[in-house]
Amino acid sequence: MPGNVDPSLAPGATTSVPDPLVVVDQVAMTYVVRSNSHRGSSGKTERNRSASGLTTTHIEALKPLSFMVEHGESVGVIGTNGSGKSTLMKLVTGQLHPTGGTVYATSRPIMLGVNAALVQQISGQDNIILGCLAMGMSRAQAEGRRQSIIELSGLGDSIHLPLKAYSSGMAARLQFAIATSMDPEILVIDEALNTGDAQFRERTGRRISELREQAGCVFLVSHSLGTIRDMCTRVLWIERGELLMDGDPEEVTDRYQEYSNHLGRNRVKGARLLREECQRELVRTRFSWTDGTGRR
Ligand SMILES: Nc1ncnc2c1ncn2[C@@H]1O[C@H](COP(=O)(O)OP(=O)(O)OP(=O)(O)O)[C@@H](O)[C@H]1O
Repeated sequence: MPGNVDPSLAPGATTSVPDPLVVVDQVAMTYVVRSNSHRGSSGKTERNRSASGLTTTHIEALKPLSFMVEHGESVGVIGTNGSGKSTLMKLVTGQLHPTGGTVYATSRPIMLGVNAALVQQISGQDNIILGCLAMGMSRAQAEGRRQSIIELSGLGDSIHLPLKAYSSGMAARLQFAIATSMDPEILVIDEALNTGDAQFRERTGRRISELREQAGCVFLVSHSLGTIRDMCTRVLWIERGELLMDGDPEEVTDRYQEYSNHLGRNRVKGARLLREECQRELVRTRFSWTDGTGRR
């Protein structure tokens, strides 16, 4: 279980929703980066220079935010580049520890992305076993899944070649097939839909639909508003590390499109006013815990 994700979501927690799978409670993330850069502070970053000449930069990637996701929801996550979407997903899956707040999940959330690590020197089929073990399967479970992963990858006899002989598209197919072999209850998809060629995209699209049907809930991070509208029942809009909207896909993507249009036409004031309007309108989630653990 990832360190910051508490699987024991308390049954005694007071919520207005009956079947929560993920609770993000006042979660915040500030990265600390040390470098010998001499540039000054700006925006959401703060820099301090030490006696050794090293500069410490604090990047506030996410301000405290809270939400809850219940069984059956497909949650889209949108926002401009660098707004904090991937950071939020890494916090949900436990790849990162938040600098504030806590993520609670009823089971281990699995990230389906294009960046699962593969080992270059060993064959595709040995990578399947390693990948499955790394995702928490037993050796027997990994062996049991091997054939279906080979079939989904569509790599044929190339599965016996070492990874270093694969093209990047072939490696991406294998990564996708390994990553989707889990049938997780809580699934996080980070832009994985754009992997591979047209034929493989069709196959991945089908597999993702299957996974969405089986999963308890799905998070989907994408810059494609069409994909978000087609696949999601709810959308979170994160901008400059802040949750700006949480609601109906049409409504949130329309507002986001309006914001992007302002930015695209360099209408900085229009974009700022829209952000401020969303901040005022957002109904912020607050949790009160009544299970005696002292959590609030
Ligand atoms: N490992 C890291 N170390 C330091 N800063 C980071 C790190 N990862 C992300 N950041 C910073 O955190 C902020 C949010 O980044 P994040 O990757 O979460 O954004 P994003 O919304 O997923 O962006 P994109 O749409 O471009 O993928 C950015 O300012 C980024 O520079």
